[in-house]
Amino acid sequence: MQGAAIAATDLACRRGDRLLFARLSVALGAGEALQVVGHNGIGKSSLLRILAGLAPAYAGTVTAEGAVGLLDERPALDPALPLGRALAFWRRLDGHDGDAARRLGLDGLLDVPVRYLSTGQKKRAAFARLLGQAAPIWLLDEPLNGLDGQAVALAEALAAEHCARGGVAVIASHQPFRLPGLRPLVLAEHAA
Ligand SMILES: Nc1ncnc2c1ncn2[C@@H]1O[C@H](COP(=O)(O)OP(=O)(O)OP(=O)(O)O)[C@@H](O)[C@H]1O
Repeated sequence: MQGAAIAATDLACRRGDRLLFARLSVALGAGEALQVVGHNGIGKSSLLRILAGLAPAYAGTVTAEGAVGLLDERPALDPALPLGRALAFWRRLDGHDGDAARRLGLDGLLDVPVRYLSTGQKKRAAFARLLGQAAPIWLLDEPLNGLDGQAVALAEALAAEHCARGGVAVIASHQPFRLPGLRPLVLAEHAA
């Protein structure tokens, strides 16, 4: 994952008729991680979607070296399919084998349709998909929501392993996220 990086320069975000934040510049290189913090509605998810290239910036630029993997409340797993087949769909496209489902403790749930999974199980499944994607840049939107204590520790360990391999992580979370070297980005300091 050498060379993974993401940078935003002079970014501004407008939603509807409201300017949420402006003059936001940040740069992350290989192995670095950022926790975006701020109150409900300040624009954390919006920032991650702009970084992912899924929403336009009102001003400024984003440059990324390496593919982006976004984990949010909407895992791209077909709700009608059993979890094993939903993950296999992506495994074929991503071209990675690996044991992501086992790592996430999902082995006993592979026959269960995605729509029947609990909140925490869906989040674990989203992490399994993220691991399979092997993207150097992780954008994690509330990654700990719905996870029990053991799964929180696992999510933190996965992020630490990702950064230790030279990956980059941007984490939007209201909860503390234990990750060595994690820097804060206080969105209120960029409020427009
Ligand atoms: N497509 C949209 N059109 C108009 N307004 C939007 C759109 N998407 C989000 N917003 C508004 O933008 C603001 C920021 O939303 P966002 O989801 O980025 O906040 P957040 O900081 O992630 O909040 P939370 O902590 O509750 O998850 C909110 O007021 C929201 O209603």
